[in-house]
Amino acid sequence: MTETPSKKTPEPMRGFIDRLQDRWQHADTLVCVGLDPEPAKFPARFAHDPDAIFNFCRDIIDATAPYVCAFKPQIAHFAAAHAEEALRMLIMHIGFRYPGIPVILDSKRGDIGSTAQHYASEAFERYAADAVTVNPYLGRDSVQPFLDRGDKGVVILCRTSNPGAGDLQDMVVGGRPLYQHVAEKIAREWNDNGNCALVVGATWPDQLRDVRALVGNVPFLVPGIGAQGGDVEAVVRNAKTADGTGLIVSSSRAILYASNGDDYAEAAANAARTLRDEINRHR
Ligand SMILES: O=c1ccn([C@@H]2O[C@H](COP(=O)(O)O)[C@@H](O)[C@H]2O)c(=O)[nH]1
Repeated sequence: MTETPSKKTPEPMRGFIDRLQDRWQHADTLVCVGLDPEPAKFPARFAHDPDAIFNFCRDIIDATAPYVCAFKPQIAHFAAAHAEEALRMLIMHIGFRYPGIPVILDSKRGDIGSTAQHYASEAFERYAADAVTVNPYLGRDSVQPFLDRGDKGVVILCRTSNPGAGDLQDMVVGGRPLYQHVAEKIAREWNDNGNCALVVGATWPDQLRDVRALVGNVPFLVPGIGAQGGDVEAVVRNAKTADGTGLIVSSSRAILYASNGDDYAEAAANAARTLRDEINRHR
């Protein structure tokens, strides 16, 4: 008997937010390890390694993968060192070895629509990232090429972690700070494809609480834990969703450079596991 070809409808592609939720649930972690390579901080064994950035980051990825819900390479750290190819290969490495772990390319892009299309293509085609950070200052048309990629995540700056965050983001417009307008606009008007997330810094627990109250379950990328001194308990208490998730809590230097000895990978794994456990105690 000849078999008739299967007419099964293909599985719908699982988008960034679905994959993130799977990882939160199945790996029980909200930790994101930031990949911010700084060769001057690498252990001595990398001093004469022409592929130091790739090799160091790959070791960190392999050591910390069990404890993370996402990896977040920061593009400037690679571009400044002419290491874009290392970045591309690292994202490929994560895709092959850890297909359940999404990659957020931290490039904070923002430009007029015709240029933004190329930034979207840079993130999603050149680097094959699952999500990208975007600056909303130019308005919706500048973010549209990213929003249109329903399978990919668009992680939009809302209330950043740095000391000067409030200079513009807290300016009062129509009786409320600008970052609250940004949060609401994204959650209510820009999130048609359900692929948006917001950057809200760990260093601002009150603002984390305010934004969570405005946007329901929209995921937050929360940098500022570790080297910037954010309080883990306050972050989780103020910003988790009702089911104890909703957060991508990112730490770079405190994990990457936990040791500059030969135990760097083990020390990074310990730091990531300790952060995971601390977060989970407060969920
Ligand atoms: O508001 C923001 C947005 C992005 N970042 C980025 O996150 C990491 C933080 O590094 P740490 O070593 O954990 O402090 C870095 O890549 C920043 O560019 C941020 O810090 N704050």
